[in-house]
Amino acid sequence: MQDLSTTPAIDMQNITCRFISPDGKATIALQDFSMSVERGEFCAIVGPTGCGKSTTLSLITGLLKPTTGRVNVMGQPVDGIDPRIGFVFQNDAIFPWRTVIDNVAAGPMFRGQRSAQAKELAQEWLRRVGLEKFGQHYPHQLSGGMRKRVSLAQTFINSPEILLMDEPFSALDMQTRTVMQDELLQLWAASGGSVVFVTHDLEEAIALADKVIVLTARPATIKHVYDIDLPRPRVMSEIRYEQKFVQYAREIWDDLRAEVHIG
Ligand SMILES: Nc1ncnc2c1ncn2[C@@H]1O[C@H](COP(=O)(O)OP(=O)(O)OP(=O)(O)O)[C@@H](O)[C@H]1O
Repeated sequence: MQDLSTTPAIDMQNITCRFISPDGKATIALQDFSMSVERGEFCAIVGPTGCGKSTTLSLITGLLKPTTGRVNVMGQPVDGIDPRIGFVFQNDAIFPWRTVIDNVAAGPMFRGQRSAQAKELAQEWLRRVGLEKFGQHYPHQLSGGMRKRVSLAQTFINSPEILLMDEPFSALDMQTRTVMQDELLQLWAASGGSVVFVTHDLEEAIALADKVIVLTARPATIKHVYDIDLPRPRVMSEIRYEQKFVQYAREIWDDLRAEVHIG
């Protein structure tokens, strides 16, 4: 019998994903696409614009079904929305009309926790992301970096076993971005969950991940998987200057550049 505790967190095998537009035109986003993510692994996906990175995340969430192939999450076929999966996207999924604490408490309350308990837990998460004094603020009163912290608290409060991130920091300025990357790594290290992180920024991918997956131009398939053997804990502002980091960046960019030019 299959041991579910040791199966990969995500296992996608022989996926094809084809979209048919209203005028009947077919777009093949993914073809012969197979990848897996181990439990506790931080996996980054890079590839040319429009190749199928977000489509890959949609397949893992179950929002999209593959045309052929199979997607397993924790050893089981994906079947509808899975509460073990959390998301952080480029645009914050926070309600503008709710206070920060009510935004963070929303997940536990949705799952049936009593308001007082959910708010206590939310306050603890606000403390962890450095926003303990901002619970009664509204999102429009916060900076972009602070709103991103709310998004992280809102997601991690649900203890996701898998975290899907689609260019979560791309709208932030460089300094805020570096701070948020460090915070993400700390939260992830404490959570023990798996992450799939889509980004256009190759250096961000290398600095954060255990494994960088390079996709080909559309229809996307896996071009190469790079294991990133850099020590942890990592400090984002320092890791970029390490010799090994520079070597990875050069090698992977050579691979990616060819696809970007095809795209
Ligand atoms: N629902 C849909 N219907 C039709 N075509 C779609 C749909 N979703 C995605 N596509 C097409 O599939 C291809 C892959 O899209 P996807 O958003 O996955 O790419 P991406 O790599 O995330 O892009 P980007 O780098 O620009 O964020 C694109 O050509 C896109 O137009």
